[in-house]
Amino acid sequence: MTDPILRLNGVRKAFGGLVAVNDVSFDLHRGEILGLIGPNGSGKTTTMNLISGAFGMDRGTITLDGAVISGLPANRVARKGIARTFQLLRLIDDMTVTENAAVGMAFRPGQPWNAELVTRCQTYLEVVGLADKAGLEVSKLTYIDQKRLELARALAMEPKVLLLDEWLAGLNATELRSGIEIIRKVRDMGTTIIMVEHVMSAIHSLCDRCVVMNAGGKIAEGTPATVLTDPHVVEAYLGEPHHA
Ligand SMILES: Nc1ncnc2c1ncn2[C@@H]1O[C@H](COP(=O)(O)OP(=O)(O)OP(=O)(O)O)[C@@H](O)[C@H]1O
Repeated sequence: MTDPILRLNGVRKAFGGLVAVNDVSFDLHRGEILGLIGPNGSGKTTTMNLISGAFGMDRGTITLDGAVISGLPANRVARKGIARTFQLLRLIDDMTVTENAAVGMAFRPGQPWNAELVTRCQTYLEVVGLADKAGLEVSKLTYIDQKRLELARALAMEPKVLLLDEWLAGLNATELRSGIEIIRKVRDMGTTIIMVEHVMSAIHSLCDRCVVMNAGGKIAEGTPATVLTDPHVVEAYLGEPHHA
């Protein structure tokens, strides 16, 4: 097997007395979709924040393609090839769809606002199904279209690793099917993905592997079919004692 594209080794983050992420280690393999799942408050979003450099960690290391990225600020991590979407969408309402898609790129040193950048954004707007709305103001978009745009903005950074934080949350059944197809397409284009998700049908149909967290720790790792029938995982989701 090739070296992992991303490796978390003994990662820990506490907020005061609360250990949100406790000695978590896992590998992300090139080209896979990894589901990061677990009950509410188990540390998934914090783990994503540690990977993206939004938070500094207390202990452990994270490497991207063998190079240590932990300790770098978020903008440097992004430049090294990790892009993300946010649970609460971060779009600029009075700018157009294209301008929003370009925002992550346009503020990079040495990146002019030019035709190449606009073309690149157009490519990713097509991937997410928004190409025909490129000139619209964001405030005119429906919720699903805003989600599509948030993804296009991350894709325009042409990341090696894409972090999706509950990107499918709040979609109706039709939108969910379309959202799943978009994620599959992004993976098929060569992007490796970690997705935090509560929508189990999406986990089953998209994820090659899952890492399951509970109370800050990793409690299971494996295929969706394996981990979702693991009694410890079922217990963690139900919050009931395990009698095996
Ligand atoms: N900035 C912060 N300051 C203090 N505590 C925090 C902070 N961020 C997260 N926490 C706490 O850390 C724990 C893990 O939170 P986190 O958001 O990572 O969980 P999660 O698994 O993503 O949950 P959810 O599925 O509800 O989004 C929770 O107890 C949360 O209250």
